[in-house]
Amino acid sequence: MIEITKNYLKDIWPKRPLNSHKGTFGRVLIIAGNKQFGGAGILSATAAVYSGAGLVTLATDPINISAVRASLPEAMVIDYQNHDMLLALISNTSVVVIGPGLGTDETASSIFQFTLDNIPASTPLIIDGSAIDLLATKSFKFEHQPTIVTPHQMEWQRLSEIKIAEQQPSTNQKLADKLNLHVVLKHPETEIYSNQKIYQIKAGNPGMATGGMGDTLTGILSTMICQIPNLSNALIAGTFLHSYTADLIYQTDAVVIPHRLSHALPKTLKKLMP
Ligand SMILES: NC(=O)C1=CN([C@@H]2O[C@H](COP(=O)(O)OP(=O)(O)OC[C@H]3O[C@@H](n4cnc5c(N)ncnc54)[C@H](OP(=O)(O)O)[C@@H]3O)[C@@H](O)[C@H]2O)[C@@H](O)CC1
Ligand SMILES: Nc1ncnc2c1ncn2[C@@H]1O[C@H](COP(=O)(O)OP(=O)(O)O)[C@@H](O)[C@H]1O
Ligand SMILES: [Mg+2]
Repeated sequence: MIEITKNYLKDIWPKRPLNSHKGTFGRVLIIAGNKQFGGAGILSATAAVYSGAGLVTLATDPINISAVRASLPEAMVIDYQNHDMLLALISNTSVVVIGPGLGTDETASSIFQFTLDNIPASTPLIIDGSAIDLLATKSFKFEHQPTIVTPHQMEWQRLSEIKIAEQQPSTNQKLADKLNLHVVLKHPETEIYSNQKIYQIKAGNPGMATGGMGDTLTGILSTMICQIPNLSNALIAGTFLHSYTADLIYQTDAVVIPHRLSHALPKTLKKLMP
């Protein structure tokens, strides 16, 4: 297990070259947020914008659209059931996130299948939240590469069928390899299983135990994937940035509020980036 501290990442952080424009920093598509869990999509998109993605689009239930415009005007937003628009976006994005607050009903299943059917080969796909539960039902034809899953322990139990008490690194590693997945297994000191290696994030705190914290991580990971060419490094950097920013907030605040974590990202990144 490789322990990840600030020092490990010092040469990995993305740079913002002078000769650049928004396209340089990646197009992120986030498919998230049903009628009940609209906040999850907004939190994920907020984290993508504030961690520095060039262009962020949220595909969500139409009921959420005006809230997205009001709380995150930097993001573009579409109805996730508009197949033509979704297809156009999926075909021309640097990374796709699917699942935060998506739900597991028929609408969610059909959007998940549509995404799996249409995502171009080699576009990174991050599967989180409800979409992990959909994947765990094993009713989807699934062979996309590269795919990243970001489960908490119960979601990993549902997907891997390894009980929480038995989720040991060697067991997790075997399953990650078998399923051909990069796994960000979230808990205190989150572990990342990627390309036959295991990394452990030496940051994070109990102030993070609040709804929406994992949704926020997906947005940060999507940005890092756009900007750091090596996928394992992108996952390590994004997960560390999330927990490290939370640690800075926890020095003064007892609870780390997810959207506040996102708002703190530009300053944390400025400190960490070369
Ligand atoms: N604002 C919004 O819109 C928000 C929307 N959200 C969206 O909601 C959807 C459902 O996601 P979910 O994570 O809330 O529910 P689920 O997958 O059933 O897991 C909970 C069960 O697992 C258990 N458990 C065991 N270990 C655990 C662990 N380490 N971490 C966490 N749980 C653990 C836990 O045990 P218990 O708490 O009962 O002890 C409980 O039985 C998903 O799409 C998500 O994106 C949320 O992000 C919130 C904000
Ligand atoms: N006690 C804790 N210590 C450190 N990190 C924590 C703790 N509790 C939760 N987290 C972090 O918060 C996030 C929770 O993710 P998740 O359960 O998916 O949240 P949600 O689905 O509500 O957005 C993960 O990144 C996890 O590592
Ligand atoms: Mg979650």
